Amino acid sequence: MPTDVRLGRIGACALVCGIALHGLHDSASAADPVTQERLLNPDREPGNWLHHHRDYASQRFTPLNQINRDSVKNLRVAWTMHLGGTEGGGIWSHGGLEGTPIAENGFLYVTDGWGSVYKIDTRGGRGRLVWKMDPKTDRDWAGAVACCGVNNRGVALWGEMVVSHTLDGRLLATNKETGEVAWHRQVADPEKGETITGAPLIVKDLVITGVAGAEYGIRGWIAATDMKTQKEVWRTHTIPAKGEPGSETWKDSHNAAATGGGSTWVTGSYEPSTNTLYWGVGNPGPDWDHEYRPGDNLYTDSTLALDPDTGRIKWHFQHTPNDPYDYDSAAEKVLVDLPAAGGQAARRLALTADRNGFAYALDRANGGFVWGTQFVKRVNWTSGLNPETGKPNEYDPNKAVQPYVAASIPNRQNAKAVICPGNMGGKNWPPTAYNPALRYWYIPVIESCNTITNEVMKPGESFKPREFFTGGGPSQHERITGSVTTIDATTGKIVAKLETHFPQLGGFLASRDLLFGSQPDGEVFALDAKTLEKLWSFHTGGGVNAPPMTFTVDGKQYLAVLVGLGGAWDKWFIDSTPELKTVPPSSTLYVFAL
Ligand SMILES: O=C(O)c1cc(C(=O)O)c2c(n1)C(=O)C(=O)c1cc(C(=O)O)[nH]c1-2
Ligand SMILES: [Ca+2]
Repeated sequence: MPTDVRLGRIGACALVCGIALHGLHDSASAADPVTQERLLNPDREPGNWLHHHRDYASQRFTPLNQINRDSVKNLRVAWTMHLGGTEGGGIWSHGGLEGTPIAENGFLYVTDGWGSVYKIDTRGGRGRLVWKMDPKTDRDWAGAVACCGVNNRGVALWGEMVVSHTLDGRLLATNKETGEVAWHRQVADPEKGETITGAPLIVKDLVITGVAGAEYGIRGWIAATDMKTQKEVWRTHTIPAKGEPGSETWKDSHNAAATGGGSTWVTGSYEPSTNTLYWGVGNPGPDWDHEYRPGDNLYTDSTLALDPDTGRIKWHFQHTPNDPYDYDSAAEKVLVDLPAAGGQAARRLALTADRNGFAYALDRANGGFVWGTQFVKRVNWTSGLNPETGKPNEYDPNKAVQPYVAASIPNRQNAKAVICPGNMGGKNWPPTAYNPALRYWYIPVIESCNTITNEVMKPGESFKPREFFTGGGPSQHERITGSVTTIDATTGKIVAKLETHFPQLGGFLASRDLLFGSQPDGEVFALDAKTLEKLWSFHTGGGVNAPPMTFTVDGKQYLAVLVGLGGAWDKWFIDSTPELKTVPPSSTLYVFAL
């Protein structure tokens, strides 16, 4: 780290840090650098929220319990703050908010869709902006190659830096005290259709970055940058190069792998005991013309386990081989340890709720299939998962083009097909949450079917840099709704379901006896952790498209959620939820307290 940056921090600390110590009740002090030790032990400072998914296991569970089953009825707005980021750019008329705030010692760090970072002082029962870092994102350049909205899902903390991404492909390190950008690095290249929407993940001194762009014919990757040297340490492509293991699953003769997708746009998980990174991989490209890319198309639609020091892939599990539906497997991986019980050995699971409508438990040791459960009401593309392998029943490893249920496949013989789940999937990026005492895993569900029209992609002709390379497109022929679905991780069985009027586009936060979530019409709610009975609800007046989180300051627990409907819904799926057409674009942080 350059010395001038350190001096800047100390200078600012004279003004700010003395006061900061005042409001503390957590074990860390305001000026504490965020070390690997702290990132490994989030429960030592339960009033903070240091990781995108709160902990490395991505459980989004808080031990805080002032807001509980009895007190939640008294939850009300404590304060709000209007942020920016609603400008349009490229193919987008406005930005939205999908971020999870990070909380450290009374300060929140939040992003808007264009990657501006806001440091907010929350002491004293209200919010005050300390600084705003505007990265001056090239809105048209990036917004022209963002498939699914002006999205930025939040920051990470490392040392005395706030680490963030921008849609136009940069990684930035901003001085936490001053808001000055210490350095930045171009990691993704919008010239190739690459953007970044996911929050960074810090592992030791590395920051891990995932890429978006599978709808633009990118060749996906995950990259690690050393925060100390500012240099790239590794970049693992999710589509193997010719001759590498997995390259044999691209069986065409026109190099479909070069434009084969495999984005990595949702933040993954980390397991310290085995030094393993778990990360999801998005759809193959072109999305809806799978005859263009015969073969299983590894590692698209897969869960990967990687060595965070080298980027080496330890194992993979592919959910939808030769996918004709756009069923990205980008979603977060929830790491859950189950003790031996009922004749069953102890299990180390990675849970993931896939867009294809099935929730999976994988064995973290080797990627083995443990259980799979259909969590949406309607699945029409397969008759189910093979209980031994976890592959769709129709999957035939000897076939280059997969024969899933014929009527569901948009292809060259069947240009229009109805698919269930629709291409947004049974669950998209909004995160699940897990209650470790109940062993309940909560999935924010989209209950949908939609219509896909195939367009034949021609080798050497159809692919054009920075243009959609999707092999067709979706339309909405019916209403889309949602549900909150609870799965018992020990059995894989659904134990509760609350149907919601709208699809679940925000994601969840679990506490000991509550589950917090939202609806895109503006409602924020708290449910009973066991029964999903609605115990509290508030209408924010703007569309909610982001997960709630919680923190404490001055000994008091707060619930925070960003409000501002953005993402993919507006452009691609709004016809299925006509009421949402009149939800105004907004950009507000809501903070609730008892
Ligand atoms: O494959 C990709 O690169 C990619 C990226 C993103 C994104 O970065 O937001 C989305 C998708 N795919 C996608 O398929 C999708 O349905 C989607 C919804 C959203 C959203 O924020 O609402 N993003 C994305
Ligand atoms: Ca995608």
